[in-house]
Amino acid sequence: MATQRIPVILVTGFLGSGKTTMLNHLMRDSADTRIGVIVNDFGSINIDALAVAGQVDSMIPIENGCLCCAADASEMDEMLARLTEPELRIDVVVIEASGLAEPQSMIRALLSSTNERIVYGGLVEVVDAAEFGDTRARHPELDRHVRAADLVVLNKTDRVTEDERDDLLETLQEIAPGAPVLTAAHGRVDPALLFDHQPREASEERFRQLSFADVCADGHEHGHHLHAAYDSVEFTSAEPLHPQRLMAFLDSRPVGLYRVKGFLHFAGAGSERKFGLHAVGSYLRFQPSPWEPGEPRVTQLVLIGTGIDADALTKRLAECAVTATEEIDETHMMGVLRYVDAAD
Ligand SMILES: Nc1nc2c(ncn2[C@@H]2O[C@H](COP(=O)(O)OP(=O)(O)OP(=O)(O)O)[C@@H](O)[C@H]2O)c(=O)[nH]1
Repeated sequence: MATQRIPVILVTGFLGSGKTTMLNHLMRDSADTRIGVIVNDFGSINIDALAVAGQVDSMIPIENGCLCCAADASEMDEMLARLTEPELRIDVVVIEASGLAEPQSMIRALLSSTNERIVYGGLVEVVDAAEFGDTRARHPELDRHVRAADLVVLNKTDRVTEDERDDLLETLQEIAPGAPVLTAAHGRVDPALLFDHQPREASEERFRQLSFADVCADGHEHGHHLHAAYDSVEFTSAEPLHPQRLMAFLDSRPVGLYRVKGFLHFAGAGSERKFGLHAVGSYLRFQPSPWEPGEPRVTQLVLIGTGIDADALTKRLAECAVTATEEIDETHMMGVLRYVDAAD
């Protein structure tokens, strides 16, 4: 029955723009709404799935790569079928696409889904206010992504001045005249703007459904994806890392290394906590959190960039492991702690 359909919202946005942050916020702020999440991450260590795990009703991480590369919609259909089982009583499904995904092909896959329990709920494009100019210069495709969006979230406004923010709003209006743009810091978007709880019958009307023609008119071709030009390297180490050597690595990361994310296991004073790492362009942040009981203390990183030398990066990271004779104390952690937010 059409009125019972579950809206499926796509969240896209360039690497590190704040999609996971927004999703975590939405889940925290929507206690009475059951949100099903599909995370489509880049690289087989599913960092985003780990970051949001525990806060969702049902989680089906997509291992190994990009939803938009699926030869047909069957893989997504299968996941949607599992998430929309009536007994799960999911109110809304959110698909967080990899930062490198092409929104048009994801919309097309959703619209061609044979699942009668779902309805396409719109595309939310998250834009990084601080990096937008640079990213756009390097990736003109971003304009197309912004135009495809039902809602643009101009995130990280805390990192720009009011004037810069106003200029960005103007630029976004030039790119996509009339597009609704929300400004946000730390992904704090009112969940009510994205989905309604009950009754679904009423809320459904508010979701705009793109037509197939809209989507196909774009002329998207496989192989021209944003991520075709990117490489990703995964690094895992059971040996704890020396915090100063890791900082030296991060301070001198190659220009093409656009994004580093994951979890770190430091030696010595830092070993009691797990340090989440997010680096985007020149931006760097660590987010400490307790290790779960029984959680293996390992470092897991994904590095994404253009023209990066995987062997050289892996070698340099391996050299960050602490040696048997080294003693690590609090002072060695100071470089890391400078990049931890006060709230953490
Ligand atoms: N200052 C600031 N930092 C933010 C904001 N939103 C997110 N961040 C930080 O930016 C980094 C990247 O955020 P994520 O939510 O992981 O971004 P993402 O789009 O999911 O990243 P990918 O999965 O790589 O595409 C993290 O360190 C966040 O804490 C914001 O509004 N302001």
